[in-house]
Amino acid sequence: MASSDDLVRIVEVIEVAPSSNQFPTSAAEFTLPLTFFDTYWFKFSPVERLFFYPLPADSNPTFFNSEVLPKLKKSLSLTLLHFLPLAGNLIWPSPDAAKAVIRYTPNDAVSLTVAESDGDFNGLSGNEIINAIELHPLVPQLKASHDAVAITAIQITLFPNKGFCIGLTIHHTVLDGKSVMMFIKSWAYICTNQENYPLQLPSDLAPFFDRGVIKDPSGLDLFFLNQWLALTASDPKTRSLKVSQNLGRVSPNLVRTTFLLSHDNINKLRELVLSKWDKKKPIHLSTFVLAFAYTATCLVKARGGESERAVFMAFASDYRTRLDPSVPENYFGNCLGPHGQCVKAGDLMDENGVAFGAHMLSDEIKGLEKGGVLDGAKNKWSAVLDAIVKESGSMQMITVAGSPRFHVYGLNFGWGKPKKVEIVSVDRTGAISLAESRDGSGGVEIGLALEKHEMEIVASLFKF
Ligand SMILES: CC(C)(COP(=O)(O)OP(=O)(O)OC[C@H]1O[C@@H](n2cnc3c(N)ncnc32)[C@H](O)[C@@H]1OP(=O)(O)O)[C@@H](O)C(=O)NCCC(=O)NCCSC(=O)CC(=O)O
Repeated sequence: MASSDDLVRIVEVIEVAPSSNQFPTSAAEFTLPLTFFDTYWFKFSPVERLFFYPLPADSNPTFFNSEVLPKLKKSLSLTLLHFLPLAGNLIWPSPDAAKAVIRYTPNDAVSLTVAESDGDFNGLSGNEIINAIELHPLVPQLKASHDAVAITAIQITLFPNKGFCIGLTIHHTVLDGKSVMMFIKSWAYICTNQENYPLQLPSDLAPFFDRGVIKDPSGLDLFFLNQWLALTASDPKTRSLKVSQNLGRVSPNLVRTTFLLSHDNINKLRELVLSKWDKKKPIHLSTFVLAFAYTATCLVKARGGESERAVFMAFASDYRTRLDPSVPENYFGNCLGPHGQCVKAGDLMDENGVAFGAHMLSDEIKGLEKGGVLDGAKNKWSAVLDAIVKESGSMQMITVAGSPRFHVYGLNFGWGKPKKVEIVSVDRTGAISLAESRDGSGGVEIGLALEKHEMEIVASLFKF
């Protein structure tokens, strides 16, 4: 049988520069400093997203090459003009500099791989269980050396007569999920409107780059960076900008699939939790909380083992509106705070497990309403980072990537909305990925990558 790599042929690898007559061969060089929101993710695995698009049913065989690909390339170049740092690199400005920086010049470019696949488009973009590695040839790699690492890589893969897939790999030290979505939504917006160029981006997509809005009086930036560097202190390449190998392994036996929780399922879960709740105390039972708590109970049961064993449930929240003073909603970079608690597996395994998980998550989210979100950040954030980085066999980490709020299924480049979106990197991080349900009915999609035997148990539990 052909391996998944054999099914994908690279057609070309090109460099797409920000479209510009403004700076033909400018020698200008710009830098953005890393804030503590960035250094927190310093060696974290890049986030890899795939968007699968069917080709229009009535399109002719040359439609992709004559219409789709040229428009995607041109609009990418136009979009990068608004997002210059994405074409840049993370570098150390000098060998002994305390902090790395994002460096970009108008002559930088993003690597775009164009490929063609004989793989099964419908299978790869469906909700059946597949081998996790089958998606890997669709994911572009960031160019990385010890001294510099690219921030963005893009791959567009054609499945002839079926569809195409846009793969996007982004360095987590530079962007959070909201910023990635701002970029890709802008690309889709410009792609569908490129005849009208030059055009302004809508205000919610126009990026705000000024790092001055992130205040850091206690030096959290170096504190988190040094924590990462200490992890590799015995390595002569401690300051290597390659991502951590410890956070980047994929088991060959992983399978992945997507589970759906409908709006009705969510409501049932809400009723279940409320029936076990002291109604006098307010509780935050959003789709996010219920989907995360429910999935966590399935994952813990699938892992089995002692009820006393430790489970760490963690998630990131968007701090743009939660800081005092707040930062603009269109701040482009990282602005996430990590939250999490260590609990006992047994508490999630028993019949009140969903209610237990939901209460824990509700407490964390309600804590954000009180303000002072950075109080105690050094210790609280370090505890989450420690759990993520030092995850051992005995502690089960359950984290979340993506969000039901990102409206990923609204991403239309001009040929319809995606058939499927995936966060491939969850097979490195072990996170569950969340997205709003494709049909817009208020449900949620939950992407998982697990060992096959665990996936089978989760599939048997994920029933309503
Ligand atoms: C802390 C939270 C996770 C908690 O989420 P909740 O949904 O519980 O709570 P909430 O107060 O934000 O929302 C409560 C209700 O209002 C709705 N709501 C609020 N704001 C909304 C918005 N902007 N768009 C759409 N819906 C919105 C929610 O759907 C929910 O309704 P309902 O009850 O119907 O649900 C969230 O506030 C948050 O910060 N989300 C962003 C997380 C994030 O950025 N993750 C990406 C990490 S980076 C990453 O993972 C990598 C990557 O993605 O690239």
